[in-house]
Amino acid sequence: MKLNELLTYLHEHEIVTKENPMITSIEMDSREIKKGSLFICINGYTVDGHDYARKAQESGAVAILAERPLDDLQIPVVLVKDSKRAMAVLADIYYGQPTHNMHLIGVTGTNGKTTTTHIIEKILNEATKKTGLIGTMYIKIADELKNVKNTTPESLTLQKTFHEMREKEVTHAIMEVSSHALHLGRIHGCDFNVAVFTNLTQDHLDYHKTMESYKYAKGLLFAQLGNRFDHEDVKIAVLNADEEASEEFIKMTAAKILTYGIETSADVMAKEIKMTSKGTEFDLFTPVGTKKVTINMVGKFSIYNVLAAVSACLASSIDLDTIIQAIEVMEGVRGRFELVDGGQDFTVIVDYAHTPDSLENVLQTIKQFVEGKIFCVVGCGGDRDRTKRPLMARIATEYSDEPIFTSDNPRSEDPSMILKDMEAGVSGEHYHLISNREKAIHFAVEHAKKGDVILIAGKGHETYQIIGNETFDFDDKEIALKAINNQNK
Ligand SMILES: CC(=O)N[C@H]1[C@@H](OP(=O)(O)OP(=O)(O)OC[C@H]2O[C@@H](n3ccc(=O)[nH]c3=O)[C@H](O)[C@@H]2O)O[C@H](CO)[C@@H](O)[C@@H]1O[C@H](C)C(=O)N[C@@H](C)C(=O)N[C@H](CCC(=O)O)C(=O)O
Ligand SMILES: Nc1ncnc2c1ncn2[C@@H]1O[C@H](COP(=O)(O)OP(=O)(O)OP(=O)(O)O)[C@@H](O)[C@H]1O
Ligand SMILES: N[C@H](CCC[C@H](N)C(=O)O)C(=O)O
Ligand SMILES: [Mg+2]
Repeated sequence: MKLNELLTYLHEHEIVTKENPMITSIEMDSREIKKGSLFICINGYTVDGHDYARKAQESGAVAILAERPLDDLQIPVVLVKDSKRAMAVLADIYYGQPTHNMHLIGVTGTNGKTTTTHIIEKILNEATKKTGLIGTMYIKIADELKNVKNTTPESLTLQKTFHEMREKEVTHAIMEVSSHALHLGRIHGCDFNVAVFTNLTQDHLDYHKTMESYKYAKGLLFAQLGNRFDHEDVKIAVLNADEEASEEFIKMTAAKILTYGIETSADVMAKEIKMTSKGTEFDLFTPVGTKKVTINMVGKFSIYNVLAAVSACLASSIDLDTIIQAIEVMEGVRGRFELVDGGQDFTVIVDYAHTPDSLENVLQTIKQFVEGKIFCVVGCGGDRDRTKRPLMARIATEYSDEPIFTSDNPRSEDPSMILKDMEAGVSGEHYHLISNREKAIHFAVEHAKKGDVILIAGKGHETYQIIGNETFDFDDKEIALKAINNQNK
């Protein structure tokens, strides 16, 4: 595509020369530049992309998009007010507006996004739809997996991914939409058909500062869900009726509303819930019929995720029988309430609970079936919301018998200072402090007896521990199995 053709889509820009090169790729990272690239300069949190414009030119860039004039460049420079906003427009156009031709489902909320997107994927696959998935664990295009750095990548990667999905004949894409992505405009250009809300509880206050602005960021997904009434392309907001914020999201969107819930009357509901340690049975009420279902996942929070996924799929015209077939065989998601079985006579669970609410939910669920003591190995991430640390520690001491505070990706922070923040929430309580996570897991396994449950919280599917600038291999499940095997010797 020629530069000028691309620029016709930018409402406000200035161009410094009359050259009109052919653009063969768009990049925001100078290290990715190829001959023919347009380089977009982003002023980031760590460095300023404008400082890499020269390097981009040397690597073969044929044009630059920037927010300020740049000296000593021989290639055309397009000036815009906001290069991130411009990037979203150009990415969408360059990749042929891929989301206009696919069914796109976005899932937002503090907890349950990864789980809910995977349940939706399972149902859509059961309905023989070819799917793509974007989220915390990976980008998945049919069966092919790619590593990701962010839960919701920036607009350029997003549109490129959707384009690739289209090329591989994906018809249905499901994505997690983080509050950061909403606030930073990463999803500008994404034409969602269905937007799903799981819940809103405390997290990420380092970034959003207040719960009000965190909620506002989540609401943007619904505000951006189209604003016209097209009977052939009805947009649907799937909202949790048991969450207060849903009332506000209803006001923020012109889309059709489909609600789900357990407590408050809703379109899709679970009633007569019966739980065991291995699964859950309930009556599923929907606008197209009522069925008794049994799922392999446990905990009230899992029912919410299933209800959200069922509603999203009903909103996507999937029939109820297919939906039920899929949810009844679904085994859960890696690192989410995942049982670790090394032949031991106590239960070990690896779970991604890294917020106060998720930790409380998971521990409450364990309390319903534990026969002995609960051990809870938990830490809090460095360079993340500090205010959740004492709350998570408090919850661990409240619901478990042997809380073991440890490290979870301390990043640039001193692990002992993170532990101090946790301890501030639990003065006078009984707990253990074992900063080394491997030792903490071993300690729990060595002390657990028949009928006890060990919850290893916070890292779920993660296979690393970030300490300082270094990333070390670390897998909670693997370490737990090693510890169990040691005990068996
Ligand atoms: C705070 C934040 O969102 N940061 C994101 C941001 O990084 P940044 O602003 O530091 O980027 P930077 O390093 O300053 O670079 C600025 C520009 O210079 C360019 N550059 C840089 C170096 C170079 O040699 N050449 C070059 O061209 C970069 O490509 C970039 O365009 O842009 C990066 C590229 O898109 C993101 O990966 C990065 O996310 C970081 C890793 C992050 O931790 N983000 C978290 C806060 C986040 O977004 N989390 C949410 C929610 C998670 C959840 O709850 O599930 C998420 O969606 O992941
Ligand atoms: N609906 C829910 N409500 C509360 N807690 C939940 C819910 N679903 C899952 N959890 C808990 O939250 C943890 C994370 O779940 P999941 O990975 O699905 O959430 P997420 O929203 O994708 O998180 P992230 O923002 O880190 O990507 C789970 O391991 C579980 O402990
Ligand atoms: N998406 C979340 C994941 C947290 C996982 C936990 N293990 C940590 O590192 O804090 C975040 O970046 O806040
Ligand atoms: Mg996630």
